[in-house]
Amino acid sequence: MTNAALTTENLAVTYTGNREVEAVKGVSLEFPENELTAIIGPSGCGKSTLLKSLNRLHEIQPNVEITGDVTLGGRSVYDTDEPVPELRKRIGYVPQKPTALPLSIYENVAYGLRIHGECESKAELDDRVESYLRKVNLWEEVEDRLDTPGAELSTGQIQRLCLARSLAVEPDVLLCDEVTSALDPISADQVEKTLESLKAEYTIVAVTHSMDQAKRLADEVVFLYLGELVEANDVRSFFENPQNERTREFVDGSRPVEDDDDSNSDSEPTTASVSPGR
Ligand SMILES: Nc1ncnc2c1ncn2[C@@H]1O[C@H](COP(=O)(O)OP(=O)(O)OP(=O)(O)O)[C@@H](O)[C@H]1O
Repeated sequence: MTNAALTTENLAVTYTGNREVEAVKGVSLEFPENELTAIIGPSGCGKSTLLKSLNRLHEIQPNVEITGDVTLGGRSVYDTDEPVPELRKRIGYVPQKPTALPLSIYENVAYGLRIHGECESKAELDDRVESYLRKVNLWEEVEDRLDTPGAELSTGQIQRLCLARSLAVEPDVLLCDEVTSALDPISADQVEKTLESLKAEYTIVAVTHSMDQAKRLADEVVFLYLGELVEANDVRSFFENPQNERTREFVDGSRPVEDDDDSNSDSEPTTASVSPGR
């Protein structure tokens, strides 16, 4: 049985701007350690909002209210004195759009290590940079041009560079927000392979629009609909034996859920108590 690295407890997120939107409604989940949990669901169902609330990234926007809690290793990430930048070191975030810092390939990875004072010598820094570039399967492609700007890499290589940059501050958890959706199929495949290998060391939570990708990569799958948790289960059970009618319809494509705005549907969502793999 796996341990739960990260949990949400009755987590609710509401945007309170001109139009009030309950983007995430009372979601309780466990994200098991060293596994990849995919969050899927139709556009606008709250996937990114849920992901960003896991390391308080939604707080960079105004007019957002949150209730409930998120815990990492049993400790609240909200009810804590820990500075948010420290929290975000432990729970890293990789965005959809690959963006290199305006620095060399080397410095893109060394950046986090330098600002957190992680390395005592240049030799140690070199070793760490190489090890993270190896972890994301990029080292052999860039070892002879570490001083060139990161922005000169291909989009797929930049996405792997972003992953290396996230790893450089030694997170426990990686949050991946549709990290392959801006990539061509070959680059997407390379990033998928990288995520596959990173699962051994990191707890990964990945939002994806691709059910095929969730099938290939995920250990656990979470399905959201209109901000509610409908179903969460291990990947095999989720796709082969969905428990909820709405999941079944989403998985087999028998009903275009994007077009369905009827929140009074007969299909009751399974709420807070469902956890992946339980
Ligand atoms: N900053 C914001 N202010 C107000 N409403 C927002 C904001 N960000 C998101 N929303 C709304 O919250 C709901 C959930 O959005 P979110 O981006 O989390 O969904 P999503 O499932 O990730 O969508 P997509 O798959 O299209 O990226 C949507 O109704 C969206 O319009």
